[in-house]
Parts: sequence; structure tokens; C-alpha cells
Amino acid sequence: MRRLRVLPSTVLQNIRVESLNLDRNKLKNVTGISKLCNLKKLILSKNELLEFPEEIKSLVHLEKLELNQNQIWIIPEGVFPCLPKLRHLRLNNNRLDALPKDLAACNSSLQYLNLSNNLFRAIPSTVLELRRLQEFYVQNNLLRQLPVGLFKERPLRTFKVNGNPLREPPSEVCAGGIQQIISYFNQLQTCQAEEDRRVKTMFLGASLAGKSTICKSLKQRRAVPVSEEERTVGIEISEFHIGDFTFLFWDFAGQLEYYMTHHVFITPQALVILVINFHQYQLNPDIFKELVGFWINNLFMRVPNSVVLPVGTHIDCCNGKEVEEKKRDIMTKIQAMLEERKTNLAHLVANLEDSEESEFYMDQWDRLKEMENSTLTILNLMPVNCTDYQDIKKLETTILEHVKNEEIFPNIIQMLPPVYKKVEAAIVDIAQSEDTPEHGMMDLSILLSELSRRDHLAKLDRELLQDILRYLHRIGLILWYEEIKQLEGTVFLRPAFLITMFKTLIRYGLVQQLENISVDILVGEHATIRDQASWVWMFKSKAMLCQAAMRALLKHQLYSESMKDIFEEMVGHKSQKGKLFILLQHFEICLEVRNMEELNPGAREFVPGKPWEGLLDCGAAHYLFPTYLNRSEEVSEMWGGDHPEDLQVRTYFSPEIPEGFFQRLMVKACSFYSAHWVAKVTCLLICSGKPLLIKENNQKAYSYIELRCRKPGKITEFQLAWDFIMAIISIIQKLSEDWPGLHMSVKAPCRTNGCPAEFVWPDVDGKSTVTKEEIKTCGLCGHLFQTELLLPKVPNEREMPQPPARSSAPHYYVTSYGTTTFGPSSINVNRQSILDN
Ligand SMILES: Nc1nc2c(ncn2[C@@H]2O[C@H](COP(=O)(O)OP(=O)(O)OP(=O)(O)O)[C@@H](O)[C@H]2O)c(=O)[nH]1
Repeated sequence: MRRLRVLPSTVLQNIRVESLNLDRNKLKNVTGISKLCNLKKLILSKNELLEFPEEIKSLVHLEKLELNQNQIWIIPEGVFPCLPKLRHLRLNNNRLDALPKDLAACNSSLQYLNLSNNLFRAIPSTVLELRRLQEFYVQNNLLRQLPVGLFKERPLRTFKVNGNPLREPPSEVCAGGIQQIISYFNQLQTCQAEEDRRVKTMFLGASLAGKSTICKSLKQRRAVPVSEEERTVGIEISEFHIGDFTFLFWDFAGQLEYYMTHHVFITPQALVILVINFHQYQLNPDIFKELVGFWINNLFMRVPNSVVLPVGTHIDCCNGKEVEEKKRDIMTKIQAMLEERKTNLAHLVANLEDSEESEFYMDQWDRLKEMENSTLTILNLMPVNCTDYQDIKKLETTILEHVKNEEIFPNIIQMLPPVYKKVEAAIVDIAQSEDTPEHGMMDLSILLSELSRRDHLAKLDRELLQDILRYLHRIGLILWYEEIKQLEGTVFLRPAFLITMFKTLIRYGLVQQLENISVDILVGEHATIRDQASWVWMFKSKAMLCQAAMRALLKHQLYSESMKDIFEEMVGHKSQKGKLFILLQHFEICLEVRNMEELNPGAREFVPGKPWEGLLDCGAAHYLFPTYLNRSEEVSEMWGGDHPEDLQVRTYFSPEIPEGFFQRLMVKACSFYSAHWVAKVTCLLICSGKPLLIKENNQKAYSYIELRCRKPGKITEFQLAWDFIMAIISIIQKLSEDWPGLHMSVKAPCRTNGCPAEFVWPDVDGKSTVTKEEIKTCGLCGHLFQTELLLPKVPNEREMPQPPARSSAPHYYVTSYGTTTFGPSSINVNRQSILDN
């Protein structure tokens, strides 16, 4: 990390050295390295090597070699036979598309090989000879096929292959891990793979754009008028064939209320049709942002590698010139967004590289580099008049041309063992059979025995059937949430049903739905009209629904003959939670609140470092839906206003905070800290009597979530304060993993009043101590601060240093907080100690 361009002679003189780390320099070659013939470990990661350094062949004792993040494109023959002890080889993030054949010479030593982020189109045959290989990484290459031999006769423990256009086995099989891949290949031992051409197509776009109209017209092969009353609620799924391709259409409702669940259903490897109403579209940035930019940003964040076909509707309401102008405007602005994203990422990378302590930002650097490698493919915008079937036909032809284009969709054709297709057909058959209720919910064991009762599937073992079910879950044909304990035994043969259930609670106009519940249903639920009024009041003012209200609501919307038998199971009752709520909670859409008092004095608190105990079972459950919250005053009041001395941290998001992110954060955080207040864009948590405020600020190019704690009065209290903040930051980090194209960085604003500088936090992976420095200096105002005021550091009580006196030392205001009562404990905050020199 010294920005070296050549190897310093002092390094080369010490020939006894066994380990040399030259990570993150600017080396273009390592001339002279052969002198260090005792080296066992050589790290040359993140340099500027274009050529593989041939001198390495003299390092015959080498056991570990890391050449990742260079620009090497070829490795010559003749090196590896000289390295008989090589165990660990990192070549990721280069430009390699082949390996020398003689790598096989390391077959009895090499255990770790990383080839990810290169340009391999196939697994090099020499890898198959590495009999000792235990860990193998090939993510983000151009692989289409995996050789069966890779999974035979070697102790392979870790194999990562995501980010490849795989056909054989399909990515959805590989996602199941080595065992599932082996089971896939076992099936192919006795029969040929069959082609499967299926395209998940997602229709996205603002409300009333024409998504359902296009979907329905394509399906029914005529121009289908859709009335406003038929607007999409939640998501609608349908299947449709064009040519020999099967399309699974996912029609997403355009209203804001539904965005909350988008992360659950917007999945990678799909064709996205972004529908824009040209009649509504105007050549101004706000309208662009609303009708187009918002969706492009969402796709950047959630599925950064997808293919987007923009479609402009309602062109019959515009003249020809207008259509051309709007089309050009949209395409130019989208291109500008792609460019802006590229520059932003490059800028963020450069900032990290230029920082003085770049070694502390490795994880952030890696993640940014990965983001730089993936981008949306935007196809040419297609204007259509949905009332004219000729236009719909043209759209159909265009879609077909695109999906057939291997450059755009390299893995649209997947190779499957015939048994996969057979099981799928049997499941479709079971789902459609008269004996299966409309909801299509089935016990796993019943389904498995149903399947094995079919002649041609009778011999399949349970493990294989489950593997195939996992595959069908990943492609979205069925839903089987194995990872949720209470649902592992249930398969949803009709995903649309589950979505219908979601839609009953996550929808626009929920208040009217509550108001419209009939007296009959109320009586059936032992409720009165007064109860109903209080449900409405509760929902309007607190965004909460009690169990009884939810039961009545679902009955009101769903009750049909076929639902009767599963109603209890889905909705649950006082003592048992229904499946629907388990799912809503799993996807962090609502929060179970057990006590309606403002604060629950009996609540057990989460204390960092101690095992977390669940909520006390006190009273009937209420469910809070943070998306529906509309006020913030209560939380602000409880918090009592910001103070300049608060410990303050911001997590910035680029390009922006995804819709629903903050609400999910609240649900997650509040399920850890039982004493909490939640409002629209802010939330207050209490841990050991100390408050922590979380606030969202989602402005263009300036989106962050702010965390604030009162400055600890005593040195010993810093530990708790930082643990608390770190717990929330790790929740934010964990959540952001659902958006692979979202960049997040943590900063602490300078503590000088009015100074806009910020201290960027190093990687927070919990492994390394963040910093050892006692004092931090602001690069802008020059003021010095004790590190624990900016970063998770606990001051040493005995040796607490004083910042050296300076003429421009910071000036702190003296404030008195007085006594504030926060729930179970009251905090008496006296005058803060002042760091003024
Ligand atoms: N004149 C005209 N009307 C259209 C066109 N496309 C859609 N419409 C009408 O516009 C209205 C809205 O269309 P939908 O297909 O329901 O829009 P959507 O995007 O699915 O809307 P949400 O369900 O709210 O998400 C319907 O009344 C359609 O008949 C078009 O190209 N020209």
C-alpha cells in the first residue's frame, strides 16, 4: 500500500524472507523477485500487472500466490510445474479466458483456486485434473456449461458459480449447491437433457401506464380494453406462449402502496418491460423521474444485470412529432442515467483508492468494483397504441426477436433432465385437478406421495423430488419457503394465491375495505360496529391492525367456499399465528406489536452481547404496517430534539434509498428492541434506557439514514452507545444485501457547527478494530476530536487523552437536557462535560 512502481532493492536483498505482501501498489512488473527464492507466500493483488510475472517460476517453495485484481490476460506454460507446493492460487478479477495446461502439475497440492471475475467461457480442462481442489470460485465469468467431471472424485467443499449465463445446469439448480448439481448430473447419466425455453417477463411502470392492457392483449391476441376499475392489485401472474418460448408474465401494480413488496418478487434473469404512458409524459425532469427514472434506479439497485425494454403507450393520444420527441427525450435521459451511474461508481472507487488509509476500505472497494461490472441493458424504446392490435403484434415480434438474441439473453434456453419436466408437468396437473382446492396450498408430504403415485415418477427418491421442487421454487412456478420453520412443510402450488393474500393487506384503499366489512362478518367474528370504528381509527392514526380486524378484513375480501378450510390456517387466531402473518413477518412487511401501551414496561430488552429473548406474550397481537404510517410528531416529541453534541452517524445510499427499505429497517430493528416508537420516516429505539433515533432523508443524490444517540455522560457509557449504533448499522448492511446494486457508505459528520466535512468510516465487518487513533482531525475546519465521538471506539478510562491545545480548537455549546423520561428508565442528563480547551 505504498504506491510502489518498482520493487525496492531493500526488499530484494532480504533473500531469507518467506512472506511478501505487495498488495495495492502500482507495480507493472516484479523484476528481480526470483532472488527471493525462499518465498512461501507472495501477494501481488491490486497492482497493474498486464503480464504474468514469469520469474515466479523460480520461487519453488511457493505455497500461496495471489495475483487478483490485476489486468493479466495470459499465463504462460512452464510456470506451474516449478511450483510443486502451491496450495492456494488467486487469479480473480483479471482478464483471463484460459489457463496453461500444465497447471495440472499442481494436482496433488492445489486446494484453493479463485478464477472469479474473468472472461472464462468454459471451465479449463486442466482444473479437472486438480484432485485435491477443495474451494473453487468462478463467479461472474461467461460460463454456459459445467463439466460433470468437476464434481467427481475430489473433495470439493465450496463451489461458487453465480453470475454466469449458465444453461447446463441452469443457475437455479446451481443455487442449490454442490449436492443439487450432482443430483442434476446423476439424472443426465442415463438420458439426454431437454431444452426449456422460459422467460420471466416483468411489467413495471407507473400507475395507468398500460401494463395490464399490454399483458392481456398479448395473451388474448387482440386489443383488450382495461377499465379503470380493473386496475391491478398487487401482482398478477399469467403464462403465455410466443413461438416456442413460454413467457411467465408478472404484471406489477403501479400504485405506491405495492412497492413495499417489490423486493420479494422482482427477481434477476428476467426481461423487464418498462411501460410509459406517452400521453402523461412531459419533457421535464420531474415527470421523467416519476415515470421512468424511479424504475431505472430500482432496477439498478435490485437487479443490476437485467434487460429492459421501454414501451411507450397511448401514442394514439399524441401526434407523430410528439411521439418522436418523447422517445428521444426518454432514451437520452436513460443514457444519461447510465453514464451518471458509471461516473458515480468510478468516483467512489477513486475516492477510496486515493484515501490515505485505503487498506481500511477493501470490502467497500470490492463491492464497488463488482457493481462497475454489471449494468442494465436498455433496448430501444418501442412506441405502441394498445388499442390497435397491429401494434401489439409488432411488440410481440420485437419481444421474440430480443429473447432469441443470444447476445442479450445468453441463457434463455436451459438444459434440463427430462425428469424435471415430468415432475413439473405432474405438479401443474395436480394444481389444476378438481380435487385440489383453488388456493393450491398443499402439505409437502402429501405432494410428495401424490407425485410418487404417478407411474413414471414412482421410482424417484424423495431427495431428488425435493431438489426439483427447489428448482421450481426458484423459477417462480411454485412457492416453497423451506427456510421458514413454520412453513417448511407447505407448498404453494399457485403462487398467485399467495400474492392474492398479500394483496388483501398491502393495498390502496385499505381504510375503505375496513369500513365496508359487513355486519354479518362482524357478527361471525364476535365484533361490533364500535369495534369496527375503532379498527378504522387505529389504522388511520397508528397504521395498526389487530388480529380480529385482520381476520374480518380477510374474510370480507376472500371468503369463498374453497377458502373456508384454510382460513384459520392462514389467518390464525388468538393463540396461534397464521401462515399469512408468518410470511408477512418473514418479508418484514409488518411488525407484531404485543402491547398497545406506549411503552411496555415488562418488555425484555435486547442487550448487545447477551442472547436475545423474544417478546413477552402479553395481550392480543397487533400488527403495525409502517408503510401506512403518516405522522412523525410523536417520535420527535419523545426524542426531544437533536443536540449538537449527539453522537451522529449517517449511512449514505447511492443511487437512493430503495422504496420500502426504511420500513423494513424499522420492522427489523423494532423486533430487536421491544421499547420503540415508530413513525413515517423516523423511529426511536430504547436499549438499557438509552434512546437512539433513526431518521430517513431520501433526497436526490443525498439519501441517507441518520442514527443519533445522546453523547454519553461517562466514559464507561461509550461502549453501550456504539454497540447500539453498530447493531443498527449491521441491520442496515444486512438489508442492503437484497439490493446488489445499492452502494452504502457510513460517515460521521464533523462536529464543528456548520462544517460540512464528514469522516468516512472504514469497512465495518466486525473483524478488524476500526481505528486505534485517539484523535481525528477534520480535513476542512482543522478541528480535533476525540475519536470516540466519531467512530465506534471506547475511550480508555485511565489514559483518556486531551486534544492538544490549538488556537482554533472547537467550541462546544453548553446545554442542559434536564430529566427526560424514556420508558422504563428515566435518564437524568446533566450538563455535558465540555471538551473546550
Ligand atoms: N388510448 C389508449 N388507452 C390505453 C392505451 N394503453 C392503455 N390504455 C388505457 O389506459 C388505462 C390504464 O391501463 P392499464 O393497463 O390498466 O394500466 P396499468 O399500467 O396496468 O395500471 P395499474 O393497474 O394502475 O398499475 C386503461 O383504461 C387502458 O384501456 C393506449 O395505448 N391508448
